[in-house]
Amino acid sequence: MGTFIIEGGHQLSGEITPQGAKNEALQILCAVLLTSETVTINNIPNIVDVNKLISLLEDLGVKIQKKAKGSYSFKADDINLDYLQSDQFKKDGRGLRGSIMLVGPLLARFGKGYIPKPGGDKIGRRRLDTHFEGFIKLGAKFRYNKEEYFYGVEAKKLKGTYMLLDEASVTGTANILMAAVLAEGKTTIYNAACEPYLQQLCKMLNRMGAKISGVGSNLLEIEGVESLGGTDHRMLPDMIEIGSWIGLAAMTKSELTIKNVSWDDLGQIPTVFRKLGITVERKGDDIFIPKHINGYEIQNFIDGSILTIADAPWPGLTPDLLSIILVVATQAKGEVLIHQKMFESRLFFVDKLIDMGAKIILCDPHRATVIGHDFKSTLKATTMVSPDIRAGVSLLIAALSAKGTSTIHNIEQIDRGYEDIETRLQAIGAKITRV
Ligand SMILES: CC(=O)N[C@H]1[C@@H](OP(=O)(O)OP(=O)(O)OC[C@H]2O[C@@H](n3ccc(=O)[nH]c3=O)[C@H](O)[C@@H]2O)O[C@H](CO)[C@@H](O)[C@@H]1O
Ligand SMILES: C=C(OP(=O)(O)O)C(=O)O
Repeated sequence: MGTFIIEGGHQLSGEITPQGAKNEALQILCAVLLTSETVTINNIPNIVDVNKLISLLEDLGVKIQKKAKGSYSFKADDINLDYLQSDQFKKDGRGLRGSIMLVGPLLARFGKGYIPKPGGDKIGRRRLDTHFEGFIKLGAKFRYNKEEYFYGVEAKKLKGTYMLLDEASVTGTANILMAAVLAEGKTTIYNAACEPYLQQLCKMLNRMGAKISGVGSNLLEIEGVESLGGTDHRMLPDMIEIGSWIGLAAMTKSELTIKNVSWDDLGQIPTVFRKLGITVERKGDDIFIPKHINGYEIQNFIDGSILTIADAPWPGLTPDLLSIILVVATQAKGEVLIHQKMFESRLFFVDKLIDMGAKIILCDPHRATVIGHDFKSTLKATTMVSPDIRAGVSLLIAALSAKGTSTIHNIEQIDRGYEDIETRLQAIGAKITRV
């Protein structure tokens, strides 16, 4: 188990460049299976989850060449489908959430897709009904081996159809979309997820020869094609990382520039931090956070009632930022209700913040009320264990703002999604070491 030792209470300053987006990378990498031609992908983050997926692709027979830092080419012209039935795949396929999106492309191109119950954050139930209901609608036969937690779908040829998804699942939409591009005829996906990473996937598939319209909306129409060709693709910056650095700057009273954020793809993120009273300035495509010497004050709703910040499918606020917003609120002036609607086990990490002196009431598994200290009292350093990726970074931000030296164990959770985090934080003045 890896550990970070963090000496808190120091102001940071300078520039930080966000890595390529983890959740986009997981979709885009699976899409390389849809063609026998070369696909080159740039700005791939060097993080554990992405590297696990790349190595799964390699085990499947995809030829991979590293071109430069973060740039790889992929050629899926000789796929070893037997690997999908191997014990190795049953073990490795479980290692991350994103592996579920191997199923759609494999089903579409080779007539079968299998996957062990995928891993990812332990943040509550993470069902896969949307994915498999979609494949079944496209004509696939579904099997589930309960003993081995092993899912499978098979079909000689998928047939386009209309479907109304039971929920706007992000990976579910990507998976069904990747199956539908090679199906016979027209597929309509209503209640589709439509976040920028899915838009990126649609644009990439269209460059490969797919015919997808409605990109960016919750109604996707797909005219199936016989085959797809190669392309070049560049990943967007990671919006959750960008949000993490906004929160870090405010809570440590630091002046920070976050470079090349692709501002127009950030949706609600700048607005939500502004509701916490944080100044988020746009400078070209950078975000500038000035020093919040006098702290930041949470706005109430216009009728004077306490602000609620809740997640919702895009264009709502991503659930992956709520843990970070919660920790930043602990030093704001005022109160806020954080409502995590999607996941039921994601707020339990607040007990660590309460130990550090934060004023939080966990109302139920989905809601926490935070009463900010307005920097009148600092958080106290402590020893903690990172339960999931975003809670881990939230605890890291808390530790960097706290007085004294904190220890965070199980930082493998953080490494799943943040590239070389300690080096990048050290470069802006953070006192953090990995032991
Ligand atoms: C690898 C990857 O891309 N992971 C992201 C992806 O996970 P993932 O695709 O697994 O998440 P889903 O979008 O399927 O659903 C997330 C949760 O929200 C619930 N739900 C979803 C849609 C909806 O309209 N109503 C609803 O209640 C689901 O039941 C589930 O509990 O999207 C999540 C939601 O943005 C993010 O937290 C994950 O980081
Ligand atoms: C929940 C997350 O990831 P995953 O879906 O990969 O577990 C996340 O990135 O916050």
